[in-house]
Amino acid sequence: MAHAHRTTAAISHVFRGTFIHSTQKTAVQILEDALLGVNAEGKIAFIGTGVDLHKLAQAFGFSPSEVTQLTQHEFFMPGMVDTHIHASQYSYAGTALDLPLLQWLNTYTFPVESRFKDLDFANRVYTRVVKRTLRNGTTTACYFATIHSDASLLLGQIANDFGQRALVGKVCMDRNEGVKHYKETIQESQEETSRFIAELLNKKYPLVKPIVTPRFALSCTGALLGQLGAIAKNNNLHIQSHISENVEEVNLVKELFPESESYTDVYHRHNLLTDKTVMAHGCYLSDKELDLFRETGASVSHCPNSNIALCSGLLDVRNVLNHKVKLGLGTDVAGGYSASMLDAVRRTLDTSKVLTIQDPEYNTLTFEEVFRLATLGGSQALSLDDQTGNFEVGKDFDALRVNVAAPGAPIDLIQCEEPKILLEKFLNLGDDRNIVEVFVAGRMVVPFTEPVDSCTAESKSLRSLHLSTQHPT
Ligand SMILES: Nc1nc2[nH]cnc2c(=O)[nH]1
Ligand SMILES: [Zn+2]
Repeated sequence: MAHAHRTTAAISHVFRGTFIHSTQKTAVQILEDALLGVNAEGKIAFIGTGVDLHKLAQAFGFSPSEVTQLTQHEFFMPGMVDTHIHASQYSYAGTALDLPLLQWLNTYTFPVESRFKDLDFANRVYTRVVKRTLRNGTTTACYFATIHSDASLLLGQIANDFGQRALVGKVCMDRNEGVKHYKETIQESQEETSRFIAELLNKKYPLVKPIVTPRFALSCTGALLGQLGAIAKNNNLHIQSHISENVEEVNLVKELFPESESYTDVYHRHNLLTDKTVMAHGCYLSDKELDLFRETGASVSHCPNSNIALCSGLLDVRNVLNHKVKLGLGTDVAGGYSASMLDAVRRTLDTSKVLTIQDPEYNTLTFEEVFRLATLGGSQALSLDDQTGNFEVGKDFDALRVNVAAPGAPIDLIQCEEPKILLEKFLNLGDDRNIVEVFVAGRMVVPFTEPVDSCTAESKSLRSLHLSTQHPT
């Protein structure tokens, strides 16, 4: 019998074919010849099997001729959740990877982030990062912006315009010894955070919400951390930051907050660990700190590309999962050089294998588990699993239509393969050319309705210039 959701909303799409997703019990569940209906609100209205087509068509009031049939090498999977990405660092992704964290921040990151006072620059970078991540299958992104509220609001607008689900954080920092002009006073930080939250909520974007964002303990005074904890609590908001990424950072936090028992305790004392908190990295968290994550419901964003690129460390994901701490994957652009969650999947597996090389007894993550971390796990880490993360009736339809044999894509299929092999090939070898369509809350957001790169005023004027030189009138 089909799973169905009693609702008055009409059915707007029905798809038939292979669906692959995760559940709490099963890392990879494969539904072959499934029928999935999406209603006008973008929610999954039913999931059944092909043999029930006529019954479902009657029950839900759609015509069997309107059903979209997937081809043999295609499947649907849930959209991926990037639990940690710095939209403001996208312009230099793929460069500047020759320094450890604290020098990297001072040398590359803070000077670039300070440019986001300029809204034209912000518009150019933010448009590109939203489009690039969507095209690569990130249907939900948890973004760091910069200290600038107006540019951060613009990031929210761009995510909304392109139809990406997003949490957007205006960065807070009232301490910066390295680049003295890139910081706020505690009062600015608190007032601008309140304004950012109020203005973003006031837009009523259905899929874009604010997230309280102290950069990390080293760039905030205890007083600011406490105010941000209070703001999050009073408005029941999400919280994000960084924790225990790099050894030098961990040591400096000990010096700066001598009253705290641990790095985790610094955040905990300031009411920043909640079941809507996501902390990036966590490479050096102790078992006791992981217990505190578990008790408070806070989650970890694992950013393996960044951890390797900045020589920060190797997170023992198995140990985090054994502590029953929620964990998702993040690209951490631009500490991580790739904006693609497929890269995060691969680096997660690589890191787990490196830990296995170091200790052959290590319980290596499987590709099935990592698939779950990239989808359902990410949605849980962001406490958005009531809305997204898998194909459960009543959740929003956030999905990737994957064609493993898409023309021009990097995978050669020599023979017919079963769905699990198709998934494994896609995760290890695929790229955006295999992601033929992306849906967020039932809306097709990729392919873009406008041609790629045509939406900024800059490229529009470039294009008309180009046309006028080619076709003089
Ligand atoms: N990777 C990374 N770690 C941080 N810690 C504080 N700020 C940052 C940042 O921008 N990137
Ligand atoms: Zn980060």
